[in-house]
Amino acid sequence: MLLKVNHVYKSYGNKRVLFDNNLEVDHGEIHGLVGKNGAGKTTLVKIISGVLTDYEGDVLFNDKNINHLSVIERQQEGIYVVPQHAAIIPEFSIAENIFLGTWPRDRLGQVNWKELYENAAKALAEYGLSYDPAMKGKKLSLVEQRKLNIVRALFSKAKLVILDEPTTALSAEERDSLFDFIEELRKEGTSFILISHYLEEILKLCDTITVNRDGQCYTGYKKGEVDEETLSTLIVGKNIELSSRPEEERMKNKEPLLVCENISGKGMQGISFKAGKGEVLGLVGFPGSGARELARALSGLHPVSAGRIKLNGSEIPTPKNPAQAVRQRIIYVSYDRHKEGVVQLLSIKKNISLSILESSLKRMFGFIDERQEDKNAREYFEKLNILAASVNEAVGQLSGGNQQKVVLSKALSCQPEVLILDEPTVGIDVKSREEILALIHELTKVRGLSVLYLTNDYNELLRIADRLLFFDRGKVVTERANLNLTTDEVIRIRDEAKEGEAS
Ligand SMILES: Nc1ncnc2c1ncn2[C@@H]1O[C@H](COP(=O)(O)OP(=O)(O)OP(=O)(O)O)[C@@H](O)[C@H]1O
Repeated sequence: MLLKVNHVYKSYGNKRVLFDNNLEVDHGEIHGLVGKNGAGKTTLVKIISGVLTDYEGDVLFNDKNINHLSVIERQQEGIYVVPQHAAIIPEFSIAENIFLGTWPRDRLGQVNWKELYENAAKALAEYGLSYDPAMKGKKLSLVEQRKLNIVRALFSKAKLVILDEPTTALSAEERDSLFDFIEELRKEGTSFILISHYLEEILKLCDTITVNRDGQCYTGYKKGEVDEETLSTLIVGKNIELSSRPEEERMKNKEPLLVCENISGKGMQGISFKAGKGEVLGLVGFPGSGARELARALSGLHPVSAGRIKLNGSEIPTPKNPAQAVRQRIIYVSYDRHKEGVVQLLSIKKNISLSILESSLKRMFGFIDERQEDKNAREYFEKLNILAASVNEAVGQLSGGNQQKVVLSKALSCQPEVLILDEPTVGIDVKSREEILALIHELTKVRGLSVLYLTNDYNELLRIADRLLFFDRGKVVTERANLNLTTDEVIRIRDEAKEGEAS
């Protein structure tokens, strides 16, 4: 065995987070680590990588006890974590990024650029990547950046690479390309631990799976031994039913709530569409197709040069910033919660009330209605099942998925009429995802809000959307009612629309 975790326990203060965790990873193995939000996956990874050292139990690597080693020393042994938001320095070249911190130097201490670029070219060729070493990091797509981070790990002599939700925000094609890359590296003997909430990819790629539930590890499930349903049950601890929006709801005739006419701007060319009251509209397209640009433009995050927006029959000004969009009750939930979602140091309550401090919570002389603030936060805390001791806990102390639930709570507490969800279930476990889809269904049915839904997970999209708009080159190229559609058909329509546009 390459890695052995033996009887590991961990507490944060009085809160016991991991109980008697055991896990083994073999040489050349891809090991899946799955579990509900807050189950303890990240904590276990932090223990393996040495970020946390105050734990009980033992971590052995290549039969050597490494409890006393720091992060850097464990990296030198060959343990390397590629976090979800893996750092690429955008203004640095690919070569500079690969050898970050270890650029070759001459006798005078000057960087030896020739050697740096030659080494980078060799490294890229060795791992079958055809990037130009001199190209700036910012030119790489998300999947290319993730591959580059793995190459960087391997060049630091990694034997075990831990990937934390590596496929977040990638398209199906990009996921496959990343998996092929991982498979190739595994054949050469590298081991991987893969954390993901996408059970389909875990089942496809991993040789062994460990389920972390309520801080305990249930380990050793071999490829082919479990299917998606069993795995969901193991994660949640009970059966979980995947629901879909009822057909009669999808087919209902809905009066228009949001009408956009000829919206143009950077990456958008005359986009027109209507979204009905209580309708969930799926936006489908490759990056740069105009779908995300439109979502952000309606939220005041992307410039609009022309076009008209009507809400409830009246024309409204195109929002120039998110605050104006919030006042118009158009609320956007970003796919990037770190940059545009939560303030880590603030409590759950303060995060939820951030966007309504100036409106529904404001009282005379600028005071904040604290009772209302508390009540509002508790309502969403309970509705979205946020796992924390109370609404006063700092968001930075929550697991990733629970932070995402805070982002959604913040959006919902603005009482949106139009809710724009951009990859809203990023990092969210199988059970919570069901709860969120059910909540969206309820909000549209009861409150009648319009939802624009962007995701690369077409399976999820087909379970919630009433209608799909397909985007390419800044335009809506076609639309389909969600009647008997499959994910393969969505991909086919998307690709045909793209080819049709190109010709
Ligand atoms: N710094 C911290 N202080 C206090 N509690 C923490 C801290 N970090 C994590 N926790 C708690 O430990 C528990 C496990 O969190 P962890 O981040 O390991 O979960 P996870 O399985 O990675 O979840 P997710 O899928 O949502 O990322 C959670 O209850 C979380 O709130």
